[in-house]
Amino acid sequence: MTRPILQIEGLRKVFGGLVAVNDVSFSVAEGELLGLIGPNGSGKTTTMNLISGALPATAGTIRLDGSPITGLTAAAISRAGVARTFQLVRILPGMSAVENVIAGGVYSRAGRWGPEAETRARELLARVGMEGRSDLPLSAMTYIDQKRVELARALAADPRLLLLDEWLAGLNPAELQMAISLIRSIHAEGMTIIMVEHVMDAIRSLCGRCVVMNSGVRIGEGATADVLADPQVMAAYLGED
Ligand SMILES: Nc1ncnc2c1ncn2[C@@H]1O[C@H](COP(=O)(O)OP(=O)(O)OP(=O)(O)O)[C@@H](O)[C@H]1O
Repeated sequence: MTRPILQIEGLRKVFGGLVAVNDVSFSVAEGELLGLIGPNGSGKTTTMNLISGALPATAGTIRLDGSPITGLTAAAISRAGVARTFQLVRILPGMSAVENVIAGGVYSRAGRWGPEAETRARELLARVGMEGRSDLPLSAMTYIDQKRVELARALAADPRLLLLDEWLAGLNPAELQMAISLIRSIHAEGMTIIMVEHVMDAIRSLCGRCVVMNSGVRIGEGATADVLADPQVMAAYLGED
């Protein structure tokens, strides 16, 4: 592996009596697009929440570019270079697209303010296909456009690592193709990405490598084609022992 930007070792999260993430370890190389897959309830979103600092880990270490980020606040982790989208769109409906994206840049590594932040927000909205629509309120937008804004908002933080949590969920086939192309192009520009996704066509076409979770445990890791052909992985998806 080329230089790892993210190193996760022995990561664990316990909710009461439930071990949602059970001593999980994996690394992500700089510039990689890694798929984090597994059946419902396997601990993928919780892992993303631990990486982004939305939840504190019970045990384990997460290093970003060699420095531990475990125990930092979500804002500090964002400033360190980790940005995310959420499974359910979390933009602010009363605000315009550009205002939402400016808000996403508040904790950016560059720390942009005022006109500079607005210029950057408009550039990013154009980048995700929202040129000419930056001033519309979110409430007037379609679901796919809200997703585009959410992606632009995450990019406004100038991430070194972008976490996409089921960003493709709920899209129709044409929107899905557009969204896959957009992720591919952002990755091609050098962004390191972890994507949690149930859309397997997207995983196959975008991710060189996957980590597979089941019941909180990492049950597979490797080249996407190999992982998806692994009988243990298929059995996990089918809910078999
Ligand atoms: N805040 C919480 N409090 C208690 N239990 C939780 C919490 N968050 C997640 N869990 C539980 O942890 C387990 C893993 O959930 P998680 O959302 O990480 O799975 P997932 O793989 O992302 O699932 P999906 O693909 O359905 O989104 C589940 O049993 C879930 O109910």
